[in-house]
Amino acid sequence: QGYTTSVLVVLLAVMMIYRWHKQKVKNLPPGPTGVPIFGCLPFMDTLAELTFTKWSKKYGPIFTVHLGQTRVVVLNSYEAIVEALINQGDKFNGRVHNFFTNLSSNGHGILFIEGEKWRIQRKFGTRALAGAGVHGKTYEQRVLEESAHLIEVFRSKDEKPFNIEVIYLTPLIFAVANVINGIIMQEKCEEGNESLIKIVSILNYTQRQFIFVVGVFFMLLSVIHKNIKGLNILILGTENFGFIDTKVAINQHEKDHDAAHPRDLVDLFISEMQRKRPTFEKTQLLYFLKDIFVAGTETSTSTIIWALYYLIRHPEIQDKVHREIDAELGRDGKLSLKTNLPYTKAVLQETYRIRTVTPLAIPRRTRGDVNLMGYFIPKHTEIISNLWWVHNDPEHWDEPDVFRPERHLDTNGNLVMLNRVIPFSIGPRNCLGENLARIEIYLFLVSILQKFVV
Ligand code: HEM
Repeated sequence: QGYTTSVLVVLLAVMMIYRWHKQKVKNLPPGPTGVPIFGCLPFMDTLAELTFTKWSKKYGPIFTVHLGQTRVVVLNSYEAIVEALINQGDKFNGRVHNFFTNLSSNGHGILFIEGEKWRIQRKFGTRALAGAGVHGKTYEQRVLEESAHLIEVFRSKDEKPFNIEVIYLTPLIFAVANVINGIIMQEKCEEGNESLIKIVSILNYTQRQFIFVVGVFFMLLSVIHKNIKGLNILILGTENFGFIDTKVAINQHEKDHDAAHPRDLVDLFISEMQRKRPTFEKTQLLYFLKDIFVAGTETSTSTIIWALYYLIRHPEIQDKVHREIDAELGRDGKLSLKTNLPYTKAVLQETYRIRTVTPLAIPRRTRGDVNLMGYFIPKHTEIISNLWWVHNDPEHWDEPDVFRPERHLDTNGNLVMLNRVIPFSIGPRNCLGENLARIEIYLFLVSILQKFVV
């Protein structure tokens, strides 16, 4: 038995060395050496952005790591990210294929698809989310409606303290979810629905864990995580998010469909299906809806909560925000996107910077062989952009750990949108919902602060 084991171990080692040689590529960015099978995974912090930053100090702003069996090139500076995602954007706009992404997308949706299908669906998504041709409420109206309800819920708490951690602040989760749902399919989430809360808590959990990026531990995660039901909805559930029966909603849309008067994204999609445009079919629609929902709910909710957190921690900053809102709007004034609140906007820019909710963005994959800043990166290499470091590099941010909204204001108090604040990533495959996210986060936050001191 001992002999057989030794032979197996030697065989395995020979296979690994053969693979390693085969994979060796000339002029790859340098990087740490890992161990067989697991690569550099055993040496990683749970917050991978910190480990990447540590390695970057040794190997430079572009380096290679092996995470399990996957070769990954990490972009650890603003310049490297701009060069790859903007200047060579078309070569870096693929997505990773692994167990998790295959299970989650099945070749559909928007988050994990690539090539011509992605190009067509992205163009459609951009148009649909901008509300092009849609007869319905504006983003502004939707958010203000939801925030009016949210304020009532907060009022009903009679100024008693309550937990503002994401999973406990369920009225906010529902308000954010209802804005997105209204835009995509006009359905409202049933208040208090457990499944929605589970999905958001899982997204919150996975985004904090590097497991999300690696994907290979997904099975393990599903076993150990308590919310198995929510996890299944997140990964597999397209027909029913657990809180809205998407299939029923689509069927109803098909019955009521009036191409001349589209009400939402689903109506626009059905029009494309009726025109028989390639890639527009029902399964794609189901996954598309799921992806928009998954990408847009937890991220926006968390950002609003982080902004509240920093205002609670810094009463002097909150005071300034209240003074600005009082001067511009008063307690009962009608908030709109035109309301000019540069200091409050600077608070949000600083929140985006200091709490990068997607610190490593969503991994990309090279679509062909590429040369990047003197290095060679082969086709199908996974690419991770460390947005967190861009927002925390002390060479560009004085005392990056300090929450200081003034960084985003000029000497006249006007808002300055600094290039180095990139929470939504950059280039042709950046966040599809950036515009919606910025609008809703701003309007929800101001609505709350107009009425309450937190
Ligand atoms: C604070 C809020 C948000 C943040 C920080 C955020 C951030 C991001 C980031 C970093 C990416 C990856 C982009 C890349 O690969 O370079 C992304 C992709 C995406 N986001 Fe967001 N997002 C937010 C809100 C939203 C909202 C509200 C929606 C939908 C309405 C949305 C929809 C998407 C979609 C569909 C993608 C995939 C785009 C593609 O692959 O073509 N996001 N987001």
